[in-house]
Amino acid sequence: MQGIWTTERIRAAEDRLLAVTPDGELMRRAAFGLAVHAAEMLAEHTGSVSGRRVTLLVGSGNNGGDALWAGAFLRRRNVAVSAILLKPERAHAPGLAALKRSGGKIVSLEDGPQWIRRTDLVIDGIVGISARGPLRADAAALLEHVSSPVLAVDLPSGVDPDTGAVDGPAVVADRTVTFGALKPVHALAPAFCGEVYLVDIGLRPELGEPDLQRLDTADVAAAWPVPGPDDDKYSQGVVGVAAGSATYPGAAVLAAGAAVRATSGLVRYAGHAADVVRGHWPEVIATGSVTDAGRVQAWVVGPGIGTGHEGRDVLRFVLGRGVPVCADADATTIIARSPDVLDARDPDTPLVLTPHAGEFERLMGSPPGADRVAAARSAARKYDAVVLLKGHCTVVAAPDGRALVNTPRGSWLATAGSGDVLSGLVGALLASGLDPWLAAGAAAHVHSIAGSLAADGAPTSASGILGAVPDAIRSVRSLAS
Ligand SMILES: NC(=O)C1=CN([C@@H]2O[C@H](COP(=O)(O)OP(=O)(O)OC[C@H]3O[C@@H](n4cnc5c(N)ncnc54)[C@H](O)[C@@H]3O)[C@@H](O)[C@H]2O)[C@@H](O)CC1
Ligand SMILES: Nc1ncnc2c1ncn2[C@@H]1O[C@H](COP(=O)(O)OP(=O)(O)O)[C@@H](O)[C@H]1O
Ligand SMILES: [K+]
Repeated sequence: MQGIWTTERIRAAEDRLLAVTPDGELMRRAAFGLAVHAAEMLAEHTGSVSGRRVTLLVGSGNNGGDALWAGAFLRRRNVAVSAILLKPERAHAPGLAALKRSGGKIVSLEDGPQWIRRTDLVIDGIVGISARGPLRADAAALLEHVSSPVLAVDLPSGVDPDTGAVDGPAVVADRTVTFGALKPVHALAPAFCGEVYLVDIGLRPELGEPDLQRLDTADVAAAWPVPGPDDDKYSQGVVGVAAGSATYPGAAVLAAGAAVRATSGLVRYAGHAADVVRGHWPEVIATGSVTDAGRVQAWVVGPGIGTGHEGRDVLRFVLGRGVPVCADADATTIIARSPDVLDARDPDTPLVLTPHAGEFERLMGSPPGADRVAAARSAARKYDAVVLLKGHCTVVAAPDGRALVNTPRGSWLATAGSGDVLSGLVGALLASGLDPWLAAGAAAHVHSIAGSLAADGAPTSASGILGAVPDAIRSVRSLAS
């Protein structure tokens, strides 16, 4: 697991560390790491370091201080460094002195645009973890002139450090170098952060338990069910899929197919698309109704079942079976409109809800808003369920407060039916007996890898994602071994 800490926790940890560290030492560690990355980016983009031009955008806090010190380090490698001070009177004084001593140039705000346009690399030290609100106008105006690669100090300015939300102009970085620990912005705003690198400044022992987590490949590989010598088709957990309808059989094919591809046990299907499902997946045992589906260890319910009385009855039935349930799509809408269906649920049986933003609004009465982690947590508490909030970054929260984020590699998953594939994956992992929070997180992880493998730079489809599930599992398992 990768730990992620909110800025409040980071600041408290930094205060403890600062109290036992010589003055300026932490910033120098941060800035040295930053300078190493800046030099690497110059070499990557221009073929050399010496003689190249770097422009620093310097705000009034320590984030600007990091940039100024990094500029001084880069001067030692004969880089031409210029600094644009957004508030000259409040620029970090020791950093500014160091840059001046090293031969760096201070450029006025008015002259800034022409320097930015001629530079080989921009270093964004406008604002860091103390950012409040959208970028101020003077900083935003400078960004319009950027065409070189951008290295963000700690985080891309203009993006909220704790939620990753963007409400106005913001830096779009090619690389972000952060210090001490990952912050929520790094997991929740990948399109603004670019590649994220963590520089160790000795903060880890001061941090305590993380506020948020991200699964490592190794976590997912360890969680993914692998049959042992004593396993048979039943012992690995039988998945039941109640999805699709005569009009919408596709959802059934996709959800059942994902369950087939995710683990090697047995998949049952119940619903009006039994013939179509059998036609696609001869290995699935398909029946017309959940009442005669036979025993399963987890149910996936909802995709394409409709929101009428029949869908309600199906949902009520599976919730009453005493096995984990992944309620997706129409099932979340039914729960939102008729919360009494949840009376059928034995409170001890795990429930995973997988809303997208629209379904979330139905469940909670308001959209997720800027703080998607807090939103998922409150829904998890309200429904006493694991809530997987879909979107570019998928957030998974448990009723006990645990939360994880899946950071995608691109947006290829945004294709019709992709969510049906995800619910099949979640169901398969629930049936294998995995903790429901981990099951949802591991499913989202493999789903997004399958999406990028299937797309490989060009549009894909839900069927494409489904087809790439085995490769995604294989890649997770091989990377972790
Ligand atoms: N405290 C420490 O021990 C360390 C801090 N470090 C750096 O220090 C940063 C935090 O520094 P600070 O707490 O001084 O604050 P920041 O540098 O994050 O920003 C605060 C300043 O930015 C201005 N500001 C706030 N919101 C703005 C907006 N939306 N647009 C434009 N300007 C805005 C404020 O007026 C304030 O002066 C970290 O992000 C990191 O880069 C690193 O040097 C590592 C060590
Ligand atoms: N912009 C995006 N980037 C990455 N993933 C996305 C994006 N938009 C949606 N997704 C993912 O695609 C899937 C879409 O699911 P869903 O909204 O249920 O669609 P459908 O009902 O068509 O299957 C979810 O896993 C979601 O997290
Ligand atoms: K920054």
